[in-house]
Amino acid sequence: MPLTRKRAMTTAMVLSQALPYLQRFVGKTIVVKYGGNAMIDEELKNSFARDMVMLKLVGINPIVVHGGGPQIGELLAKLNIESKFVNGMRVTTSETMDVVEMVLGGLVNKDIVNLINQNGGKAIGLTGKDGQLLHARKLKVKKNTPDMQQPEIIDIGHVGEVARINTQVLDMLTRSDFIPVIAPIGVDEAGNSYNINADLVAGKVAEVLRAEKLILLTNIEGLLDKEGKLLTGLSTAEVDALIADGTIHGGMLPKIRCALDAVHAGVVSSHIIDGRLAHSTMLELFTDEGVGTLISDGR
Ligand SMILES: Nc1ncnc2c1ncn2[C@@H]1O[C@H](COP(=O)(O)OP(=O)(O)O)[C@@H](O)[C@H]1O
Ligand SMILES: CC(=O)N[C@@H](CCC(=O)OP(=O)(O)O)C(=O)O
Repeated sequence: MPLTRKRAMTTAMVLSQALPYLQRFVGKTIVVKYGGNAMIDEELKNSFARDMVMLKLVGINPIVVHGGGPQIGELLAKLNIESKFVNGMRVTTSETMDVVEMVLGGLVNKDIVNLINQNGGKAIGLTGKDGQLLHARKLKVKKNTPDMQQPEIIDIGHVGEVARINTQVLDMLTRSDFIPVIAPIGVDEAGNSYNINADLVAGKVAEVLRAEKLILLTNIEGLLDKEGKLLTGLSTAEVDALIADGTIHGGMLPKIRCALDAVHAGVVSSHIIDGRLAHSTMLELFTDEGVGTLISDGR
């Protein structure tokens, strides 16, 4: 069916709007964190994969870091293992770690790799063990106690934080036409595996690569204020105030922290956007309006 004149004009305008952004982002690295809550159905996952293929094709370097919390939870439930969280981090016993590695490094990682490849891209799946990409150390979790001078440290098992990133393999892939797809599993000097929150990994990858953008795809429109209205752009000082008054809580806390750390460390901007919206990465990158919440250092 031919385009109507009105529809043709709108389409042409949107396509043409992309030009300055394409010019600005070509040759740059964009780290995209794809959260497990945004992997809702095949169509949505497919639209994400198409976006990554298109970015690479036009000369932008997407690096995908994925989560998979709900998917880990599903397999644990089938195995009759309870999911427990402390400060948003999964309590990870040796048994749970095996499941985490199976789901993140296996099922979820290969699903995304496959979808990118099906859409004409060349994806390479990596865990932090491949090419010794993610060096981890055990995460020390502080329990909130009345005496905050001496917070109690609690052991939540094989949960890690990023100690160091070996960018060699990423540099190699970025120079080629491969799209790296990273599962957030780290390893220490002794070869032990660690389960790392995917937001933390994406933030650190963006920092070490001095990425142009860190895009966090989640299951909400972006950062919301007390009345539930979307905050489209805010500075680091404004974020601090929202944390202090409790507007930002739960799973949004680590997300905001790594978005802030990334911009402090030189990433030009961090974005929290709605992964439930098809092609939200493209809308963020290539339209004047953008989508979701922008966090930058300078505003
Ligand atoms: N101020 C806020 N604005 C938006 N979401 C918030 C806010 N405070 C807490 N949240 C919660 O944070 C959640 C996103 O974090 P999380 O569930 O960990 O996402 P993901 O699984 O994508 O990493 C939202 O669904 C929402 O329930
Ligand atoms: C330590 C820790 O909590 N790790 C996460 C890793 C996956 C993740 O971060 O997934 P989402 O981004 O989909 O939430 C977990 O086990 O669920």
